[in-house]
Amino acid sequence: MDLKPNLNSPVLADQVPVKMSSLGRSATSAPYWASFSSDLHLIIPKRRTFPNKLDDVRTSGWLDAMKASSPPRKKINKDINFDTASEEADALYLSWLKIYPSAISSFEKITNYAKGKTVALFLDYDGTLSPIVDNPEHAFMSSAMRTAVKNAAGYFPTAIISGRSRDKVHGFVGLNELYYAGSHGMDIIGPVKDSKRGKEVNLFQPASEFLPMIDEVFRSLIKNTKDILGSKVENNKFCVSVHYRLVDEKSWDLIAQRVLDIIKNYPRLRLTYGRKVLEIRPVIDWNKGRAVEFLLESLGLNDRDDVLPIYVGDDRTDEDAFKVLRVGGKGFGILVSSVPKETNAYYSLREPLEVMDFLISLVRWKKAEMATH
Ligand SMILES: O=P(O)(O)OC[C@H]1O[C@H](O[C@H]2O[C@H](CO)[C@@H](O)[C@H](O)[C@H]2O)[C@H](O)[C@@H](O)[C@@H]1O
Repeated sequence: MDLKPNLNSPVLADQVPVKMSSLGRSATSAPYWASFSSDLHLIIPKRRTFPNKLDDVRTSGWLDAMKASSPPRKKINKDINFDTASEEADALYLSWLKIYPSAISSFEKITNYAKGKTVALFLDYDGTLSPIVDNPEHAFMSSAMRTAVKNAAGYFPTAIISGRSRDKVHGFVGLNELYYAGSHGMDIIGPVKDSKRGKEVNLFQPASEFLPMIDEVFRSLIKNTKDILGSKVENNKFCVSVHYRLVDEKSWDLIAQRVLDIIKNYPRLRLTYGRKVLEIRPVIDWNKGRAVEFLLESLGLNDRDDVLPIYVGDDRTDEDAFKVLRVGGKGFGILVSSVPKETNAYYSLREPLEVMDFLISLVRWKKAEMATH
């Protein structure tokens, strides 16, 4: 099937202010907050308004945002009874599950809804198909997970949507029968097909003009962070990641300040953050949500009552896709998280192993459904 882009250019004009709406809370996310029931006593910190990229890191809250960017590791403190703290965390998680039920315990409900529909699967990579590890180069997917994804792709149109470069995520996943969207959806390719003219590929790169700029920033970031022990700069083609997972917390403000010092010279780039990572991206109206819309449209699956898109992801950047599905009433998101989080997803899964179970169950259900028809 051909990818047929039928969308206006997402590249914003030079002077357009940095778009913060996709990062801060927006009006569209209000309905699910409204669904919080008062008797749950569930307090999830509201998403912080994202600091302006030129603000000082200490005053703007960058440091707080960086600290909050991944579930905290459990610390044993002599003043705190560890068992009690962990029981409290479990109780909080159980309360949160009432709002974002497990996609495994709600499986029957999900498949009842999916009956007779084409399920389209969108899967994030890091933290969804592979566990979060210290070294980004070692984020391997298990062979069991690969088999689960491969089997799922045999029954459902399936796409991987990642912040990584498309080549890198393709290398990790290693399956040709999928669609891949790298660089947070800014680099989309359909499956490699055999045609009369040989191998045919379909490519969509809405930020291609930013390539030289991103390359330049990547090199400056390498140079300017090399003295910060544990830091790692990753070139994701249309965006750059600056990892601080292995950097001593005392140097987090330093690394953020170095990044801000560089991107202040690039008004057409913006800074966002993920799990212990700062990400530099072009200021364009494009994200994982737009990539989902693009793929659905390209596949002829958009705006159809007989299609159910499901997006599984763990990161802030996946929220754009959850929101597209929720707001459009098109389908639903599943957040992978072992701690309560504010989200636009409808369901949750605790960890990649549960994602694998969910995919296996989905295939089993589809086979049974096909056998009865
Ligand atoms: O959209 P994703 O596929 O989830 O990619 C988001 C970022 O994932 C990677 O970083 C994260 O995973 C690493 C490996 O587990 C971990 O070390 C790091 O702390 C996480 O932030 C990837 O390296 C980034 O480039 C992606 O943007």
